[in-house]
Amino acid sequence: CDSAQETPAEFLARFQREARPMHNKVAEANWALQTNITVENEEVFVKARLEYAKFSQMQERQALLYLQNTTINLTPDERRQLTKIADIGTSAQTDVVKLERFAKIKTNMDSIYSKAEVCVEENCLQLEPGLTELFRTSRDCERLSTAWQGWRDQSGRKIKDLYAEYVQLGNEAIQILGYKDMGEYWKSAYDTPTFEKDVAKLFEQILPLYKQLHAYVRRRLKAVYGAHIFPSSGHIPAHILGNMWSQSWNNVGNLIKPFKSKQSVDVTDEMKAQGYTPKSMFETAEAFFYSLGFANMTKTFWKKSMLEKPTDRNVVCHASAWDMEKEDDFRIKMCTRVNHEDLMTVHHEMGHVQYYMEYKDQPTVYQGGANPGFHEAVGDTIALSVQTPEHLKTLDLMHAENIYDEETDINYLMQMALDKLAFLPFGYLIDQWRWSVFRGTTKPESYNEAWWDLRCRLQGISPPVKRGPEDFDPGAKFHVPGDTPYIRYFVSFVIQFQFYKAACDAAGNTRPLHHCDFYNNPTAGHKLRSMLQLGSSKPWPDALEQITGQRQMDAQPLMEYFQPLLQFLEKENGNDYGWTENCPENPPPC
Ligand SMILES: O=C(CCC(O)(O)[C@H](Cc1ccccc1)NC(=O)c1ccccc1)N[C@@H](Cc1c[nH]c2ccccc12)C(=O)O
Ligand SMILES: [Zn+2]
Repeated sequence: CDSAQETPAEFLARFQREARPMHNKVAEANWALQTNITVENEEVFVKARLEYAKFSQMQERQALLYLQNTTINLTPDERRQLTKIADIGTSAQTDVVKLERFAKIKTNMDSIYSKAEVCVEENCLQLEPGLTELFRTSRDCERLSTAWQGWRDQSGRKIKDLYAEYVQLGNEAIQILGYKDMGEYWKSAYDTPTFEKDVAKLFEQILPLYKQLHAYVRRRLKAVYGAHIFPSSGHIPAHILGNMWSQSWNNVGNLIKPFKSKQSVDVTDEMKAQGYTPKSMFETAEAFFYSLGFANMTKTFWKKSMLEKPTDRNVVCHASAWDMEKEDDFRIKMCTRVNHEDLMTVHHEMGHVQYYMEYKDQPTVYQGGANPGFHEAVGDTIALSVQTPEHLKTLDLMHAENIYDEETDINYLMQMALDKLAFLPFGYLIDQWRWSVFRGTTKPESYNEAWWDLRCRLQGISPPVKRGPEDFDPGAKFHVPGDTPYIRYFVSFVIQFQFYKAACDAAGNTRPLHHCDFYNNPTAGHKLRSMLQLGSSKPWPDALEQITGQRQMDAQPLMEYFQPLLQFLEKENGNDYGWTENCPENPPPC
C-alpha cells in the first residue's frame, strides 16, 4: 500500500486505473470456470479471488485512512466513493487459510449444484434442459414428484454441511468490517434503516391479491389432478406448478386459462413454428432496446457470450450477465431454450447489459445498480411492454382478432399474474430464511424445518413427499449455494411496475396500464436511460424520484396493473380462499 501522502483525489484516480484490470482478471477466471467446470479452472479462480481480496484489503485500509482523518476535508462525492471502496465484503478476511476455505466452499457448492442430475433407470436429466422441460410440459403427478424429490437429493442434500460452514466463515469475515452478520451486510446495500420493515409492508399489501390467485389456481389444478392429491389444509402441492421451486406458475397457464376459447399469451408454439433460435431471441430483445434509444450489443458480446448449453463440458447453466470491465467486453451466459419464458429471461439478462453500458462512463466505484433491485428490474420493465398483446402482434407472435375483448384480457392478466404475482411470496421468503440463518436464529439442525415453515405459511404450498432433517431444500435453489442475495428480485418485482408506469406516462399512454407498449418511443427510453446513467452515484431514492417522482417503493402501480383480474378472482373465489399456517404432517400421495 502506498503511504497516504497521496491526496484523496489522487488515490481515487489511482484506484480507477488499478481496480478495473483487477476486476477483469477475476471476471476472466470466473468466466473460464463457469463455462467449463474443471478442477484446474476452480483452482485458477480461487487463486484470482485471493489475489483480489488482498488488493481490496489494501484499498480498504487506505480509504479508511482518509475517511477517519478529521484533518482532511473531503467533498461529499469523495466521501461517497471512499465509503464504497472501503466496503469490501467478505474479502476483509485477513486469515488466508479461512479466506481460501471460504472461496473453495463456494466453488464446491456451485459445482455440485451445476453438475447435479436425476437418474431414473438409466436416463439421467440435468436441471437444464431436462428437468426444466419436464416441469414445463409434464402433467404426470408421479413423474413430477420423483423429479422434485430427486433434484433435492442430488443438490440440496449434498451441500447441507458445506452450507453451515459457509455461514460460519462468511459471518466471521463480515464481522471484521463491523457488521453483525452477512444478512446485515446484504441489507446495507439498500442503505435504508427501515428496509426490512418496508419490504414486509409491501408483502402485506400484496398478500390479499396473491391469496385470490392461489385460490383460483388451486381450484383449477384440483380439476386436473383430482382433489385427492391436495392436503385438506388448503396448500397447493409444490410439484404441479410448472416450476422446480414453484416460484413462477406461467408454465401451467394452459391449464389455468379462464376462457378456453380465447387466446393466451404463451407464444412458445408460435416461436417454434416461426423457427426462432437462441440467437434470434437475443436479436429480438436487442431491437426493442434499440428502439428506445439504447445501444446495440457490442461485437465482443456476440463473439464471447455463451447463448446455448455446450454439449461437451460442464457449465453453470443459470443465466447471468457479465461486465468484464475491459473496453466493450459485455457478455451473457445462458443455456437458452426456444420458449416464451426464456424469451423473457433474455430480456432480463440484456437489461443487465444495458445498465452496464448506460453507466460505463461513471467512476468504477459507481458502476453498479442504484440498489441491487434496480439491476434486476431493467430487463423486466422492458419485458412488461414486450408481453403486451399489442407488442406480440407487432412481432407477429399473436393473432387474436380482438385483443381488447374482455375475456382475452382476463386471460392475458392471468398469464402475467402466474409469473409476477405468484413469484412475490417466494421472492420475499428466501432471504427471510437466510437472514434468520445468518443471525443464528435458525441453526443447521432446523434449516429445513424453518424453510418449510416459511414455504407453507407465506407461499401456501406443501411438499409432495415428507421432508426430514437430512434434507436441505433451500440448497436446491441456485442463489443459496450461489451466495447470491434474493430480496433484490422481490424489490425488482415491485419497482419494475413503477418504472413501467413512469415510462408509459412519459410515452403518453392512455390505455389501461397492462396494454401499454412503449416500443419505438424515445421519450420513454430517455426517461429510463437517464436514470440508469446514474449507476450507484446517487442514493437510490434520488434515482427512483428522477424516473417516478417518488422516493419510496410503492406497490400501487402493480395493484393498478392487476386490478381488473382481482375483480374477476374475487367473483370466482367467493369465500373459498386461503390456507392454514402449517402444512400437513404427511402429504397425500399422487
Ligand atoms: O436468477 C435470476 C436471473 C439471473 C440473474 O440475471 O439475476 C443473475 C443471477 C446471478 C447472480 C450472481 C452470480 C450469478 C448469477 N444476475 C446477474 O447476472 C447480475 C448482473 C448484474 C448485476 C447483478 C446480477 N432470476 C431469478 C428471479 C426470477 C424468477 N423469475 C424471473 C423472471 C424474470 C426475471 C427474473 C426472474 C430466478 O431465476 O430465480
Ligand atoms: Zn438478474
